[in-house]
Amino acid sequence: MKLFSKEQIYQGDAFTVKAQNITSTELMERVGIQIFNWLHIRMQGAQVPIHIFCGIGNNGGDGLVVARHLVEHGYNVKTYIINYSKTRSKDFLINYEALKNTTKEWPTMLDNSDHLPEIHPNDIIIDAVFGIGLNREVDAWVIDIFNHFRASKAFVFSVDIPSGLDTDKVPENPESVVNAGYTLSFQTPKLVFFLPDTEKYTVQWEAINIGIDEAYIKSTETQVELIGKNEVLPMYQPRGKFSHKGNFGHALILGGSYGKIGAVTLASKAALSAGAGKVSCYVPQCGYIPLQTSFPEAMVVTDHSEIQITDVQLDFTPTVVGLGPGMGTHENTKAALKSFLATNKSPLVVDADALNILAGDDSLLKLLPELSVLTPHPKELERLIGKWTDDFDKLKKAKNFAKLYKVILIIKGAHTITVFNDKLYVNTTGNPGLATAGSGDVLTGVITGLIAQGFDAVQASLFGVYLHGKSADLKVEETGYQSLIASHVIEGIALAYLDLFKEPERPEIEEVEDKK
Ligand SMILES: NC(=O)C1=CN([C@@H]2O[C@H](COP(=O)(O)OP(=O)(O)OC[C@H]3O[C@@H](n4cnc5c(N)ncnc54)[C@H](O)[C@@H]3O)[C@@H](O)[C@H]2O)[C@@H](O)CC1
Ligand SMILES: [K+]
Repeated sequence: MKLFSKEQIYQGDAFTVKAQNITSTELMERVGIQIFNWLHIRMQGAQVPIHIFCGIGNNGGDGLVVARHLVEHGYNVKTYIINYSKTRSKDFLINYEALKNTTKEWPTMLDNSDHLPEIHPNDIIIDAVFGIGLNREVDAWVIDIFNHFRASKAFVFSVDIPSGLDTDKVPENPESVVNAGYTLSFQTPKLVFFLPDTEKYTVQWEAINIGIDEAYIKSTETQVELIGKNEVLPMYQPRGKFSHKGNFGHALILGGSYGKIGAVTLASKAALSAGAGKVSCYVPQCGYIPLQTSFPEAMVVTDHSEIQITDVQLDFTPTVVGLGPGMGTHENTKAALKSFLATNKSPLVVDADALNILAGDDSLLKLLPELSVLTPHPKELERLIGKWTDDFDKLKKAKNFAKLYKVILIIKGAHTITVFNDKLYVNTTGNPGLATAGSGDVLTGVITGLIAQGFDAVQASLFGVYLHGKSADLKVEETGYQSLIASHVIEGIALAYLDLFKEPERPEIEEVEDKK
């Protein structure tokens, strides 16, 4: 799914109005009805007090449409206008009049935070104060109102985006942003819902289809894309009846050191489970027996050192190399890695200690073949791109790094983000169970296994990150977060593949029609 920037949302809005021959007021009505329906289906007429706080722009206008429909359906509604500016939007004014014609209980004007309404913990707050039009700091008295929301402990439902949150900045003062329990985002979610610094402003979110014109959605290139099942399914490569192991490549996992052979075992098992035709491991001699015993499907080639990689000698050209699991950063290993990179011609997936060896060494980074995949966790990323001030700064630095070295950078986290060619691909699978030793080795293996069987590096990255997270999502139902271990994630790859072809369940819902 494409994630539009703020500018693109405004353009999409204008495009839709023109292409569908409707007015902006009709579009706002359509949006308001969608939000109302969402609430009505869940509330079924319950008389819980609903406090709707509206700003004076179009986000406030949406709030007024919702208020009108709730009033018309007999809900217990109180509407307030947070009067932070005299410049009201046209559609705000139209809907302000429409609400006044619907109820005798006119909206309460709030010009300061002196006498704020009482809100009880079991009430509901609808937050339609600021939307994506936020363009300056929030006034202190409006922050007081947001603090009043928090103090009330009432459930907060935000329209489009938690008010006070920018679409492209991390807020300096967390109190200037509403803490939403649920956000209904228009058409697509916002990037800020996925970043560690800003995801906390909404506990849950959902995107509602407000009917932005299909032609606009199709033709507009975005800088951010959300990767879910719909995006990875077309990448799936079916297998022909007459295919044989030679069709799916020969992956090599290069790594391991004394005490860290498990990392290679995990990565190589994952590569084979993801569908590589053959897997070999290149490890120090201490890895020979454990690998041959615990993973008979793999072939093992050893370094002449007992305990670390010191010299890489291969008598075949691997289709792809997964580089770094458990490798350590010993000087001898660094030297071996350097001479390996100088002559290597195979595509690379680089992780763990190989990243630590590369970090800060421009001459080594330049030896990476184009489209190498790098899979750092946050500490490794910092060693590669330097410290960042906030998530947006991190993404900018990551893009610059990926461009400079022509690589694919996979920033691992709750929402893993793949950075390539100035674009961000945000993954939607995975859970906190993945915060466990070895899960990164499994990811390296999965991506290596995908490249081995013919996926291009970008697709292997996106598909691999998705499969890895999905596997954890399916396995965690048996294990719980605490007990999920990397070996479970390998087992789950099979389930994640099968899940690609499961039909989603469709809930049956009754909705109020948009008569326009
Ligand atoms: N295509 C879409 O996505 C649609 C969007 N609509 C709504 O329109 C919203 C955007 O509306 P607007 O552009 O009118 O802006 P907002 O309603 O988000 O912002 C309010 C206005 O306040 C001013 N302002 C910004 N920051 C301020 C601050 N800190 N203190 C005081 N005033 C401030 C701005 O000049 C802006 O016009 C969206 O978030 C959404 O809710 C819908 O009505 C229609 C369809
Ligand atoms: K809002």
